[in-house]
Amino acid sequence: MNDEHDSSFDVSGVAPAGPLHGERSDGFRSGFASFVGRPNAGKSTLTNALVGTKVVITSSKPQTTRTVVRGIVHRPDAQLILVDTPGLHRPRTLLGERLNDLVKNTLAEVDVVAVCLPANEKVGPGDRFIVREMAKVKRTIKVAIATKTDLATPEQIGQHLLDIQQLGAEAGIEWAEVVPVSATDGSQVGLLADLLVGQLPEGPQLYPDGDLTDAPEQILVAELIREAALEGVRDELPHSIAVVVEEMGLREDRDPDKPLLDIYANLYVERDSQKGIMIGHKGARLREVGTAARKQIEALLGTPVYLDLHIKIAKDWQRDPRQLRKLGF
Ligand SMILES: Nc1nc2c(ncn2[C@@H]2O[C@H](COP(=O)(O)OP(=O)(O)OP(=O)(O)O)[C@@H](O)[C@H]2O)c(=O)[nH]1
Repeated sequence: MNDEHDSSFDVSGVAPAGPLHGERSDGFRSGFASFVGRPNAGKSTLTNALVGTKVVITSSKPQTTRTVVRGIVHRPDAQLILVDTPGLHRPRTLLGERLNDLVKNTLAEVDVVAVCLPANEKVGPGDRFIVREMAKVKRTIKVAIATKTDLATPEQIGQHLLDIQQLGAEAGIEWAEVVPVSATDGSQVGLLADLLVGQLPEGPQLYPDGDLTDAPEQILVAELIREAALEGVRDELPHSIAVVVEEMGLREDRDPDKPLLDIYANLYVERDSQKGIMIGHKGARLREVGTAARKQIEALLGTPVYLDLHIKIAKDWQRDPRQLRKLGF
């Protein structure tokens, strides 16, 4: 780990490992969707079914108001990024101002919010709560998903869809789509992907093609580093830091019983003064951040990690405020 005196910010150099990749907008669509719903509604299973492979999920990760990427659906015509909205899973913890902030900050920054309502259960107070919260966010497109249809009879599903319509009407929501799916048997999952993609704006590819699990892993690793870096300096550097994992791979020529994962990451701040804060006296703070982040990453991935962390200044990093804001930058 060391500090690098590089104050330039070359977007082309950053793009392959993070957002801003690609400049096309030839009818290509891209954007963000978030699944909400009460616990056990089927959000994770549906995310995995849409992404087509199991993605890493950090249950141990402390919740923040920032979005965490759960999975990316890559298609020739679109890229759908599924993000988490921390909090709405657990209505009880979401009272008062904090609730309003969370809802405003996260749901307002995605393109589509989809509520998962299990078809084998009646709509209940928890669902009503969540739908009312969704209704407060005006701009975002709202979709309702009847999940777990394999566990319900056709009659139940029919009634459930009517209940969902009514639930929307009570809250003043006009559902852009109401879609029954089963993530377990795959029924209508493809249709759901089409309908969600259809709601996205035209825009460039935001993440590189490639391994569906690697991209979220790198993003999660970047998130962990960012969290560690913000520890204790949140007030001074609230939204001014971003982390991009440039490269991540197992070190070659290692004893297979003793793997080591090399991670090369850049931490971007906006100003010299912030760089000073990040580095700390004789680099002490940067070392602490590196150690804390490394432990978190090791716990997440289950492999010893070598973390090479550089601090860079990126004066003009808000080149695409809409996308950067959405990503929590
Ligand atoms: N039969 C059936 N079971 C499902 C389906 N989707 C999810 N489940 C099951 O329902 C349970 C909850 O699913 P999750 O995807 O973990 O639900 P979640 O909404 O992410 O839950 P939280 O993480 O608690 O918010 C699990 O046991 C899943 O296997 C489905 O389409 N059909």
